[in-house]
Amino acid sequence: MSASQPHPRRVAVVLFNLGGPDAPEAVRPFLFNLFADPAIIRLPNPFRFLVASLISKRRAKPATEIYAHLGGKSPLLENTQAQAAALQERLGSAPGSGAGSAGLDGVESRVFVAMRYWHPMSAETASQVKAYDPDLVVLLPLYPQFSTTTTASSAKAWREAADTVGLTAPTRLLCCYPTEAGFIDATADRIRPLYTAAARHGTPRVLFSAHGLPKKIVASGDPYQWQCERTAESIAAALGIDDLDWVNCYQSRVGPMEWIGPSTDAEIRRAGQEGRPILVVPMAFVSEHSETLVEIEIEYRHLAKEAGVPHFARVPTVGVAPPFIDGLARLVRQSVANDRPVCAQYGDRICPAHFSGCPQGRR
Ligand SMILES: C=CC1=C(C)c2cc3[nH]c(cc4nc(cc5[nH]c(cc1n2)c(C)c5CCC(=O)O)C(CCC(=O)O)=C4C)c(C)c3C=C
Ligand SMILES: [Fe+2]
Ligand SMILES: [Fe+2]
Repeated sequence: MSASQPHPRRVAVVLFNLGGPDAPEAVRPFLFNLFADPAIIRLPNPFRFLVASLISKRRAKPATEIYAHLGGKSPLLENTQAQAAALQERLGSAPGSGAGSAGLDGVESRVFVAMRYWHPMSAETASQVKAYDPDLVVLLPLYPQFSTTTTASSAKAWREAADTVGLTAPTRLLCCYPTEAGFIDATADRIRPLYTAAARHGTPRVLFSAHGLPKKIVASGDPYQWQCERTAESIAAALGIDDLDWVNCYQSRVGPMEWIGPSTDAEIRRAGQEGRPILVVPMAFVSEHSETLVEIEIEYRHLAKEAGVPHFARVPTVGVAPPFIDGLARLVRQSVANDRPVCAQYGDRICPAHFSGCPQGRR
């Protein structure tokens, strides 16, 4: 808050995530919500709604098969709620109750979850936040790297929902944290024991695998790929392994458009040809869901076997690892303490996300 504004007494922290179907019947409407988002399908209506109807109908069957491996639903909400509880514990709910230095001094806080494409969506969460009556709202995406398709889309949906319910408290968005120390250390901690095991089968190659994006979106200024590259470099450096062999790659391609590469499956095949053990590190996801538990654990493991990869390991996501949650708590504390419209990750320097309109700052 600036000198002219009182220090906040009650802060609502809203965790953004994508959301996932909570039952087989929810798969198609979840997909419709995703493809009807103008940040994903960049067409005017009524064409976008038409396309969303067609694609969600076509994609529903393979997607339902994916979620069938997970008991017919996505575990993303439970995992996000566990992260919300861990962050709440770290921040403390009452003034002075936070764990150690991560607490919000003299400030009461409550952590909420808002999903973009399935429940609880922004409208539901914004009503709960309004009832809590905070004097500051901090929006914290569970996407370390900024993309117009994720963080910006969630921020826009939030703003619309907040306006609809008349939530007028000042709001700050933590745009991105691709190289935040807690996130990087927690990921490196997850990799180390699996790297040691893989090294018994040859010199491992680490595949830093992120959700892909259509090339057109990156060409129009989305900083996601650039930030993913910074994340991979930072984790590789934190591992401190001499001559570490690593590569950046992209998974989860959908539809006929050209996507950024190299693709994770191409990298798995290359490792097979070269007889190299691999570790797949999901560096743009911070909890487990279909893309990690099915695409990496089942589909890529199978592909690796077929391709002749001598050893395959999926590195778990950071989840509620204390260094990661501490890092999130630090970001929230900085945001509460500092009302300038600067970037969570880059401080006073301009964040690359600002080139594509990172909506960091106050409303
Ligand atoms: C054109 C389509 C898509 C873009 C662009 C896209 C970007 C994007 N998505 C995530 C994170 C997640 N996506 C998840 C599932 C998912 N994503 C798409 C499509 C696009 N995503 C679809 C169709 C689906 C559903 C599953 C499927 O049909 O394959 C998920 C998992 C949800 C869950 O299982 O709970 C996440 C997480 C990021 C980070 C991103 C761009 C940066
Ligand atoms: Fe996606
Ligand atoms: Fe930013």
